[in-house]
Amino acid sequence: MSFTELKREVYEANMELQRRGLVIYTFGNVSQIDRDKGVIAIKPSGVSYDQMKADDMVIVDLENNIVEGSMRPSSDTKTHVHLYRHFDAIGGVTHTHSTYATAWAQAKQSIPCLGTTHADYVHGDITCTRELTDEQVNGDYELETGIQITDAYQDRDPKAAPMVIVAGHAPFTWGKDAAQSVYHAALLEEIARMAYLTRTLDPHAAELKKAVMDKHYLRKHGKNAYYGQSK
Ligand SMILES: O=C(CO)[C@@H](O)[C@@H](O)COP(=O)(O)O
Repeated sequence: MSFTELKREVYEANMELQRRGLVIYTFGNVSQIDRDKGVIAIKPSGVSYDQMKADDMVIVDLENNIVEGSMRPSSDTKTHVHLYRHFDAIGGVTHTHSTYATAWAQAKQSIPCLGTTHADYVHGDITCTRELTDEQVNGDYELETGIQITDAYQDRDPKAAPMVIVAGHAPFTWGKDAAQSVYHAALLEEIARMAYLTRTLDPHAAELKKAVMDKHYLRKHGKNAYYGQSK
Protein backbone atom coordinates (compact mmCIF):
# COMPACT_ATOMS: atom_id res chain seq x y z
CA MET A 1 0.00 0.00 0.00
CA SER A 2 1.34 3.46 -0.87
CA PHE A 3 1.67 6.17 1.80
CA THR A 4 -1.15 8.03 0.02
CA GLU A 5 -3.48 5.03 0.31
CA LEU A 6 -2.49 4.42 3.95
CA LYS A 7 -3.13 8.05 4.85
CA ARG A 8 -6.51 7.97 3.09
CA GLU A 9 -7.64 4.87 5.06
CA VAL A 10 -6.51 6.41 8.35
CA TYR A 11 -8.17 9.72 7.52
CA GLU A 12 -11.49 7.98 6.72
CA ALA A 13 -11.30 5.99 9.97
CA ASN A 14 -10.66 9.17 11.98
CA MET A 15 -13.62 10.88 10.31
CA GLU A 16 -15.82 7.89 11.19
CA LEU A 17 -15.06 8.60 14.87
CA GLN A 18 -16.69 11.97 14.50
CA ARG A 19 -19.64 10.62 12.46
CA ARG A 20 -20.32 8.05 15.20
CA GLY A 21 -20.28 10.72 17.91
CA LEU A 22 -17.27 9.15 19.63
CA VAL A 23 -15.20 12.35 19.67
CA ILE A 24 -15.63 16.12 19.86
CA TYR A 25 -13.15 18.89 18.96
CA THR A 26 -9.67 17.33 18.75
CA PHE A 27 -10.32 14.35 21.04
CA GLY A 28 -9.11 10.95 19.94
CA ASN A 29 -6.92 9.50 17.23
CA VAL A 30 -6.76 6.50 14.90
CA SER A 31 -3.75 4.85 13.28
CA GLN A 32 -2.99 1.94 10.93
CA ILE A 33 0.23 0.03 10.40
CA ASP A 34 1.89 -1.15 7.19
CA ARG A 35 4.01 -3.98 8.60
CA ASP A 36 5.85 -4.55 5.30
CA LYS A 37 7.09 -0.97 5.30
CA GLY A 38 7.47 -0.77 9.10
CA VAL A 39 5.45 2.44 9.38
CA ILE A 40 2.17 3.69 10.77
CA ALA A 41 -0.07 6.54 9.66
CA ILE A 42 -1.70 8.48 12.49
CA LYS A 43 -3.84 11.59 13.03
CA PRO A 44 -1.88 14.82 13.52
CA SER A 45 -1.95 16.25 17.05
CA GLY A 46 -4.49 18.91 17.96
CA VAL A 47 -6.13 19.18 14.55
CA SER A 48 -9.93 19.36 14.53
CA TYR A 49 -11.84 16.88 12.40
CA ASP A 50 -13.59 19.67 10.52
CA GLN A 51 -10.33 21.05 9.18
CA MET A 52 -8.38 17.86 8.70
CA LYS A 53 -7.38 16.49 5.26
CA ALA A 54 -6.13 13.04 4.28
CA ASP A 55 -2.71 14.44 3.47
CA ASP A 56 -2.37 15.76 7.05
CA MET A 57 -1.95 12.20 8.39
CA VAL A 58 1.59 11.69 9.66
CA ILE A 59 3.74 8.67 8.75
CA VAL A 60 5.90 7.47 11.65
CA ASP A 61 8.29 4.51 11.92
CA LEU A 62 8.30 2.00 14.78
CA GLU A 63 11.02 4.00 16.56
CA ASN A 64 8.58 6.96 16.65
CA ASN A 65 10.50 8.97 14.03
CA ILE A 66 8.51 11.03 11.53
CA VAL A 67 8.95 9.58 8.04
CA GLU A 68 6.53 11.87 6.19
CA GLY A 69 4.31 14.74 7.26
CA SER A 70 4.43 18.43 8.02
CA MET A 71 2.53 18.26 11.33
CA ARG A 72 3.28 16.70 14.71
CA PRO A 73 1.84 13.19 15.08
CA SER A 74 -0.75 12.58 17.82
CA SER A 75 0.59 12.92 21.34
CA ASP A 76 -0.53 9.30 21.83
CA THR A 77 1.72 7.96 19.05
CA LYS A 78 4.10 6.09 21.38
CA THR A 79 1.14 4.26 22.90
CA HIS A 80 -0.07 3.19 19.45
CA VAL A 81 3.43 2.08 18.42
CA HIS A 82 3.85 0.06 21.63
CA LEU A 83 0.58 -1.77 20.91
CA TYR A 84 1.68 -2.61 17.34
CA ARG A 85 5.01 -3.91 18.62
CA HIS A 86 3.40 -6.17 21.23
CA PHE A 87 0.22 -7.31 19.51
CA ASP A 88 1.54 -8.65 16.21
CA ALA A 89 -1.89 -9.55 14.77
CA ILE A 90 -3.36 -6.07 14.96
CA GLY A 91 -3.41 -3.57 12.09
CA GLY A 92 -5.27 -0.59 13.52
CA VAL A 93 -5.58 1.27 16.84
CA THR A 94 -8.19 3.78 18.03
CA HIS A 95 -8.19 6.05 21.09
CA THR A 96 -11.28 8.02 22.09
CA HIS A 97 -12.71 9.76 25.12
CA SER A 98 -16.23 8.47 24.43
CA THR A 99 -18.44 9.27 27.39
CA TYR A 100 -19.53 5.96 28.93
CA ALA A 101 -16.31 4.06 28.31
CA THR A 102 -14.38 6.98 29.80
CA ALA A 103 -16.72 7.12 32.81
CA TRP A 104 -15.84 3.47 33.60
CA ALA A 105 -12.14 4.35 33.14
CA GLN A 106 -12.48 7.29 35.52
CA ALA A 107 -14.28 5.07 38.04
CA LYS A 108 -11.32 2.68 37.56
CA GLN A 109 -13.67 -0.22 37.09
CA SER A 110 -13.54 -3.00 34.51
CA ILE A 111 -16.78 -3.43 32.59
CA PRO A 112 -18.29 -6.78 33.59
CA CYS A 113 -19.92 -9.01 31.01
CA LEU A 114 -23.57 -8.48 31.97
CA GLY A 115 -25.26 -9.65 28.80
CA THR A 116 -25.01 -11.22 25.38
CA THR A 117 -24.41 -7.94 23.54
CA HIS A 118 -21.07 -7.75 25.33
CA ALA A 119 -20.40 -11.50 24.92
CA ASP A 120 -20.93 -11.32 21.16
CA TYR A 121 -17.76 -9.24 20.85
CA VAL A 122 -15.61 -9.64 23.95
CA HIS A 123 -14.79 -12.81 25.88
CA GLY A 124 -14.74 -11.80 29.53
CA ASP A 125 -14.67 -8.36 31.06
CA ILE A 126 -13.41 -5.20 29.38
CA THR A 127 -10.44 -4.66 31.59
CA CYS A 128 -9.54 -1.44 33.34
CA THR A 129 -5.75 -1.24 33.62
CA ARG A 130 -3.73 -0.58 36.74
CA GLU A 131 -2.85 3.07 37.46
CA LEU A 132 0.56 4.57 36.64
CA THR A 133 2.96 5.54 39.39
CA ASP A 134 4.11 9.18 39.62
CA GLU A 135 7.51 8.10 38.28
CA GLN A 136 5.86 6.54 35.23
CA VAL A 137 3.69 9.62 34.63
CA ASN A 138 6.77 11.86 34.88
CA GLY A 139 8.83 9.49 32.75
CA ASP A 140 7.94 8.31 29.25
CA TYR A 141 4.20 8.75 29.88
CA GLU A 142 2.82 7.66 26.49
CA LEU A 143 5.06 4.58 26.39
CA GLU A 144 4.04 3.75 29.97
CA THR A 145 0.41 4.01 28.90
CA GLY A 146 1.10 1.35 26.27
CA ILE A 147 2.83 -0.84 28.86
CA GLN A 148 -0.16 -0.35 31.18
CA ILE A 149 -2.30 -1.87 28.45
CA THR A 150 -0.03 -4.75 27.44
CA ASP A 151 0.53 -5.66 31.11
CA ALA A 152 -3.22 -6.25 31.33
CA TYR A 153 -2.91 -8.74 28.43
CA GLN A 154 -0.12 -10.92 29.77
CA ASP A 155 -2.52 -13.86 30.05
CA ARG A 156 -5.05 -12.73 27.50
CA ASP A 157 -5.42 -12.89 23.73
CA PRO A 158 -5.84 -9.33 22.39
CA LYS A 159 -8.21 -10.68 19.71
CA ALA A 160 -10.58 -12.01 22.39
CA ALA A 161 -10.91 -8.55 23.92
CA PRO A 162 -10.03 -5.90 21.29
CA MET A 163 -10.75 -3.08 23.72
CA VAL A 164 -9.42 -1.86 27.06
CA ILE A 165 -10.01 1.09 29.36
CA VAL A 166 -7.03 2.85 30.86
CA ALA A 167 -7.50 3.81 34.53
CA GLY A 168 -8.22 7.51 34.94
CA HIS A 169 -7.82 8.07 31.22
CA ALA A 170 -9.98 6.56 28.47
CA PRO A 171 -10.38 3.63 26.07
CA PHE A 172 -8.07 2.14 23.45
CA THR A 173 -9.36 -0.38 20.91
CA TRP A 174 -7.73 -2.27 18.06
CA GLY A 175 -8.57 -4.45 15.08
CA LYS A 176 -7.27 -5.89 11.82
CA ASP A 177 -7.15 -2.34 10.38
CA ALA A 178 -8.03 1.24 11.32
CA ALA A 179 -11.67 0.84 10.25
CA GLN A 180 -12.18 -2.21 12.46
CA SER A 181 -10.54 -0.52 15.44
CA VAL A 182 -13.10 2.30 15.09
CA TYR A 183 -15.89 -0.27 14.82
CA HIS A 184 -14.67 -1.75 18.13
CA ALA A 185 -14.61 1.75 19.68
CA ALA A 186 -18.27 2.20 18.72
CA LEU A 187 -19.15 -1.23 20.14
CA LEU A 188 -17.29 -0.45 23.36
CA GLU A 189 -19.20 2.78 23.88
CA GLU A 190 -22.54 1.03 23.43
CA ILE A 191 -21.55 -1.88 25.72
CA ALA A 192 -20.28 0.58 28.35
CA ARG A 193 -23.57 2.51 28.18
CA MET A 194 -25.64 -0.66 28.58
CA ALA A 195 -23.52 -1.82 31.53
CA TYR A 196 -23.82 1.58 33.21
CA LEU A 197 -27.61 1.57 32.81
CA THR A 198 -27.88 -2.03 34.00
CA ARG A 199 -25.89 -1.37 37.16
CA THR A 200 -27.89 1.82 37.72
CA LEU A 201 -31.15 -0.13 37.63
CA ASP A 202 -29.68 -2.93 39.71
CA PRO A 203 -26.28 -2.31 41.37
CA HIS A 204 -26.07 -6.04 42.05
CA ALA A 205 -26.92 -7.21 38.52
CA ALA A 206 -25.03 -10.48 38.09
CA GLU A 207 -22.53 -11.23 35.36
CA LEU A 208 -23.70 -13.40 32.50
CA LYS A 209 -23.43 -17.14 33.15
CA LYS A 210 -20.17 -18.46 31.70
CA ALA A 211 -21.94 -21.02 29.51
CA VAL A 212 -24.04 -18.29 27.86
CA MET A 213 -21.01 -16.03 27.48
CA ASP A 214 -19.03 -18.83 25.83
CA LYS A 215 -21.94 -19.73 23.54
CA HIS A 216 -22.33 -16.17 22.29
CA TYR A 217 -18.65 -15.42 21.91
CA LEU A 218 -17.59 -18.70 20.33
CA ARG A 219 -20.32 -18.88 17.72
CA LYS A 220 -19.00 -15.62 16.27
CA HIS A 221 -15.30 -16.02 17.03
CA GLY A 222 -14.75 -19.74 17.58
CA LYS A 223 -13.02 -22.39 15.47
CA ASN A 224 -15.44 -22.00 12.57
CA ALA A 225 -15.46 -18.23 12.64
CA TYR A 226 -12.68 -15.81 11.89
CA TYR A 227 -11.29 -12.57 13.32
CA GLY A 228 -13.07 -9.65 11.80
CA GLN A 229 -16.15 -11.62 10.77
CA SER A 230 -18.33 -9.28 12.75
CA LYS A 231 -17.75 -6.47 10.29
O1 LIG B 1 -5.68 11.44 25.63
C1 LIG B 1 -5.69 12.56 25.22
C2 LIG B 1 -6.02 13.64 26.16
O2 LIG B 1 -6.32 13.14 27.46
C3 LIG B 1 -5.45 12.79 23.76
O3 LIG B 1 -5.83 11.63 23.10
C4 LIG B 1 -6.23 13.87 23.09
O4 LIG B 1 -5.96 15.10 23.67
C5 LIG B 1 -5.84 13.95 21.62
O5 LIG B 1 -4.48 14.28 21.49
P1 LIG B 1 -3.82 14.50 20.06
O6 LIG B 1 -4.55 15.64 19.39
O7 LIG B 1 -4.02 13.21 19.29
O8 LIG B 1 -2.38 14.81 20.32
